[in-house]
Amino acid sequence: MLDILTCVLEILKSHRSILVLGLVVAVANSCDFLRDVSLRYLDKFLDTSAHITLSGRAYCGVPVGPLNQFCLKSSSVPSIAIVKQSFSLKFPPLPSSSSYPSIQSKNVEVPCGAFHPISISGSRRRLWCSRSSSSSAEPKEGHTVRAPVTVRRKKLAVFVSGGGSNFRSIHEASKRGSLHGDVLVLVTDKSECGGAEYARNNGIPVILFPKAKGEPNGLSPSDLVDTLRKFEVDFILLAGYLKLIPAELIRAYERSILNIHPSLLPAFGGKGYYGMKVHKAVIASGARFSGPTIHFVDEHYDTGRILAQRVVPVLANDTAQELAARVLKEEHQLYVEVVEALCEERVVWREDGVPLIRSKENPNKFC
Ligand SMILES: Nc1nc2c(c(=O)[nH]1)N[C@@H](CN(C=O)c1ccc(C(=O)N[C@@H](CCC(=O)O)C(=O)O)cc1)CN2
Ligand SMILES: NCC(=O)N[C@@H]1O[C@H](COP(=O)([O-])[O-])[C@@H](O)[C@H]1O
Repeated sequence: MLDILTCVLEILKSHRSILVLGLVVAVANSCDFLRDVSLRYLDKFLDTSAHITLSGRAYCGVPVGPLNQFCLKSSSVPSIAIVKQSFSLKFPPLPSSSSYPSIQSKNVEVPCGAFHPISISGSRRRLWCSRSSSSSAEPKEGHTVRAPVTVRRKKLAVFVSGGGSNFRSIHEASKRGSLHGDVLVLVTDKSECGGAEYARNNGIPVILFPKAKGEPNGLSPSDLVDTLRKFEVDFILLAGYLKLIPAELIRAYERSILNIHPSLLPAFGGKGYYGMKVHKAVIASGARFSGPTIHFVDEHYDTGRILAQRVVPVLANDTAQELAARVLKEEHQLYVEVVEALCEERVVWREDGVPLIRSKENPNKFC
């Protein structure tokens, strides 16, 4: 039976008969196993806009950009609109300095000059539009459901104290369109650090927090919370930030602050463990493996719930600098992947409080 269906689908593919293929799929839908085979073909076959009515059990696609994913639902939705489109996104010009939130503070550097709208021309991508739970139009049997579900683009704040290479990786991913979010503001305790310089060169406002000792002016934690709220920040990303995040900010951004640490927590974390100090401690311990950890931030250094890790070898003759470079390379990839998942709302929380990242390819799997 499978062979018959397979060769029928191959023939249909060659004749590009989408409607007949849809009927075949509809027939195949009656049997779970055959349906899966036909859908695999359908997924490969589609290269034009097409509305295929899949009878029987519903498939709910989750809009995640180029890769399609299914989550099987027993809902009564009898069909799904499969739409391919090329698109070019034009973001409205970033607010000019005059339209930035009215922040009366010397501690917020607002770049001068006009901002060019960010334009990201999307390649041909297949968007799976599934019926949003709130859609009023109840689909009638056999009718195509057209209910685009869009995940809102997220607003990000990045905190740095140093060179900002992780910040740059995240910002570049946002500009090339792989990351469904924008870095709207940079926060630093060192206004002349490399990360702050990069922000200024890219038109990103820089906020000084906390102020340096002895400086007269500075933002209080509640001022910082107010400022981030005015920017409508959704998530805060610590990337080499070396100050303790105050409890006010933790409370205001519950389960919304991430940090990247250059060791496999809980090992080699906590007060005093930052930068090269971490890598020196790893080498001195004789550990054979290290790697970056990304975790949610709580009131203490490096004790928040772990979201993602990568492993790298520690070689017998490694210097701290060599190990740091190996770990940093993984950090750049890992942080971008994690923030992409965060912006696509693929982070879920297990009932015991452990955060997980739902796979982009298969929503039933976790990374
Ligand atoms: N509330 C939290 N704040 C911060 C966290 C966190 O997990 N919870 N992570 C740190 C980043 N970090 C490790 O990933 C870290 C940074 C700094 C230190 C540290 O010991 N700092 C020194 C001061 C260093 C300096 O000012 O140059 C210290 O506090 O004595 C440990 C871990 C960011 N904030
Ligand atoms: N405990 C915090 C800590 O040590 N963070 C580490 O600081 C470096 C910042 O590099 P970057 O400024 O080039 O992103 C990164 O390696 C990060 O893991």
